[in-house]
Amino acid sequence: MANRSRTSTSYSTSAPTTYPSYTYGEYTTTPSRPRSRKGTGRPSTALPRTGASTIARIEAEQVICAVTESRGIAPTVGLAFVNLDTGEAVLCQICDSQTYVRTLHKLRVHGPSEILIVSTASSPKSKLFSIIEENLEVIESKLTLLDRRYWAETTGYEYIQSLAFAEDVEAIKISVSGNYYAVCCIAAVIKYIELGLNKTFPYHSLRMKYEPSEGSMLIDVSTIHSLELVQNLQNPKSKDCLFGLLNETQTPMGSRLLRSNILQPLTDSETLNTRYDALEELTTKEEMFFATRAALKNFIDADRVLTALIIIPTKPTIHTTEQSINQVIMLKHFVNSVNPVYEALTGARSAMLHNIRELCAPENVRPVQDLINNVINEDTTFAKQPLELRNQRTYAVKSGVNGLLDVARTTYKESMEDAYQHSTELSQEHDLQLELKYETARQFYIRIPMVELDDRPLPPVFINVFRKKNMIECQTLELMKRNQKVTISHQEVVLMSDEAVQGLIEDVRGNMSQLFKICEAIAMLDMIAAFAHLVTTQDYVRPQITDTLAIRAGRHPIREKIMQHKYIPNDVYATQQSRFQVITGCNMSGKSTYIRSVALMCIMAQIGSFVPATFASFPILHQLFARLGMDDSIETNVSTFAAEMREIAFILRNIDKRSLAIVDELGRGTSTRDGLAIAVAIAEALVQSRALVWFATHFKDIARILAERSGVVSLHLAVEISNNDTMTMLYKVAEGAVTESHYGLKLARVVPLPAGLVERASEVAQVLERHIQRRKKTSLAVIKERRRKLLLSLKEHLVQAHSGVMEGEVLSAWLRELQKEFVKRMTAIDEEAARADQEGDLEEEVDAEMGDEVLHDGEGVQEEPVDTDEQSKPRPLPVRQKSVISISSHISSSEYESTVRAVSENEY
Ligand SMILES: Nc1ncnc2c1ncn2[C@@H]1O[C@H](COP(=O)(O)OP(=O)(O)OP(=O)(O)O)[C@@H](O)[C@H]1O
Repeated sequence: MANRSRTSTSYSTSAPTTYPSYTYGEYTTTPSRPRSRKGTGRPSTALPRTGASTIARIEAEQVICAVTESRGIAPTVGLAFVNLDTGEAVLCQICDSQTYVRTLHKLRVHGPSEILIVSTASSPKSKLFSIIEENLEVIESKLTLLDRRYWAETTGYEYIQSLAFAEDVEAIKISVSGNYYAVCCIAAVIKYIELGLNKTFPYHSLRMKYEPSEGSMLIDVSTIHSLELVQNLQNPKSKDCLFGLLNETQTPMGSRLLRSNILQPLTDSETLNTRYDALEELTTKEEMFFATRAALKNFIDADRVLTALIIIPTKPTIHTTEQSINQVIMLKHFVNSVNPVYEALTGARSAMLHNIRELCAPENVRPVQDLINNVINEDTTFAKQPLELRNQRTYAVKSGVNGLLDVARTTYKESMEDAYQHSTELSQEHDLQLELKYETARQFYIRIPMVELDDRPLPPVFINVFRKKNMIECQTLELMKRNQKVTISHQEVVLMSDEAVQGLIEDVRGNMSQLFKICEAIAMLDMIAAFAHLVTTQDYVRPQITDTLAIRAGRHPIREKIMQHKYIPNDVYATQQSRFQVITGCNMSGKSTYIRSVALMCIMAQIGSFVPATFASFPILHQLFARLGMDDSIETNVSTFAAEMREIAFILRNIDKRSLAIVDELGRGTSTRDGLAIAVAIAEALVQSRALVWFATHFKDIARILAERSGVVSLHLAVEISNNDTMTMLYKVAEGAVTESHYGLKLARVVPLPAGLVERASEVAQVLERHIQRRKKTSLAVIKERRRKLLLSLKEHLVQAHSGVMEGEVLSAWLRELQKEFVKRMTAIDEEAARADQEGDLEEEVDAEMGDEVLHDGEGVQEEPVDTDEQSKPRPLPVRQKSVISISSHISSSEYESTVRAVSENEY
């Protein structure tokens, strides 16, 4: 038998530790420190003490932190820190592993002087509680329990609304949307500060920010959604998303790890290179790869099993007792599955595979195996079928542990035989081929194929009858009685096994840290092996981590898999000198696919996967933003423009030179001219941010307007237009902006629109173009008319002066005034002319492409009144010449000269 020296949980101290537990009005200020864990002899999850002071901790700063976690298997941890000395509040939410590495790292970075944790986490101790407790000395903090009612999401949002700097409120709300645990934490911290420390904050006084977990790339919720990282937008059940593509994992732990990596790619190049090395080794050593995949196939959800083993039920029931035996059987299955992994990785050279092999070494598993073998029968195995699992449960604990156990087992065996006997008798009595089946809810029941009855009615002994396809399922009263007997005898066995099982679980808890480490190693191996599977089936390449983003023949990982036709690969190249890439091109030419592929490949590279290209090099990115078309979201279409602007505001607030952004069709949710203006302004801000940006747009002017800016390059997706005006998409990126015009109409021809519709659209486009030309001329004609009038007025004044009574100084002063006034008014007209000329050029281009808006505005049918003579004989105007120089072209030179001469002669 195993040593039965019991500790309450693997993370508890031998003497109970007391922490202040606070509810309204009960605050004290002297919480006691937990006892040191030295000498417990158990593996520790404590942080190394080297450099024990926290990274950012400044002596005497009072930083209050609240921490809470999800109840799931892969813990999601929410944290909020409020620095009472600097007025800074930081919220974060982390997808962590069972060892809570990221949470501990975050705690170290912010160095809270006090950590608040929900009081229910202390009894029974949650794993997070125990780990924090274990690391308190390193973090140099004290632990305080806080009643659950203070962790309220609505209160959190109210605090953000009222306490964050007014201009930050919206951005924070976007950042924390979906981060429930972080919001609850800020509620708890501030409530505690208010009620426990008797301090309140004035409105909008806190520097609040949302901080992604260090060491990982920030991908906000909207980017996760629009890039289809974990879910397909059209069909949430489809596997056509990045997670669906990469999820070739074979264990639930591997799959979970992959998901959390996709949501938080790494930013540490060293770790990434370690993963690449491991992946390369697995892809080049075929035997090792297949052996590893075969070994991983056997694993059950060890995260779940281990987590269940550390939770002590407060009210044990027969069900929880049964579950405990199941968990022990599953634990046995888990530890026995580890050795094949160790064997499969024999000869591993890369650091990661080597370390995983070391962790899976027999000496690490044997202590637990020994404990299990002391209590559990050697031939007990995990079974998925409920009847088989019940049998395994019944015979799990070794004979001799409890004398009565064997008696109870004999009763169980006999009642099982009774049930089978009953079924045999029924079969003979009614001349029917019966099948005795079992399921947890109904227990034993009978299944009879319909053909057996051969139009006979079912004998009345069969009750609870229902038909399932071509089978009849039923029971008999006798069978139900025998079921009852089996259940009672099984429960007796379970209860008698319980003491031995609980003893075993307590002993195993002492090895939990090691078991979790092995579990994490298996998850990592599974994820890498899944990547290796993709590398062997698809044509992927190992990326390099450099300062340059360069991809040769890159592909969209999901599109290339699901497309009917061949995917055309493209190159990508971006440095600081070409950081902002304007991508133009016809509709359906592949702009979105191209920019999306860049973002997806970056994520793949930063989770340690190879990428779909023939060569790839990536800089480490710390933030990734995607502002993509919202066409698929009914909800956001309610106000596309507002949603678009909110997203862009968030991006502009956070983007920096370590970020990558892809922006698609910005400014389409408002009028063409405003959309263009906004798109240009946003593009300029993005250029300034120094981030790597791909900006796909139909506004060709953006490329023209930004052409001279340093760091901007213009690319387009090429198309081929044949003689009969049909377009062929080449899906190839080429230099410069797109040159084709009216591509929308050309493309519309190949779409099955109602007859005559495209022809009508072409006519409208021609009318619009003529109108634009005319409008340009029209506005210039109006200006010309105003010039003419001004000159005529000048002439009139000069003639009056010539024949008038003014002379000498008076006339001279009057003439100077007249000249000043004339120059002023003519300059104003000239400037207006220049403006009209420029706008005409811009409108011509924009309107030619976005003709629909002109139609909607109704401008296409209105014309300004113009002098018909002028209209019939338009003359080119020297609009860019300045002021009086243009006089000569409006009145005849002889007329002007004679007038001026007359005045001058009189004057001089
Ligand atoms: N590189 C490629 N190779 C092969 N087919 C491609 C490629 N890129 C895109 N396609 C195909 O072209 C279709 C349209 O691509 P995409 O949506 O990227 O075009 P777009 O230029 O963004 O269109 P729009 O401007 O109308 O939004 C895709 O659904 C895909 O089938």
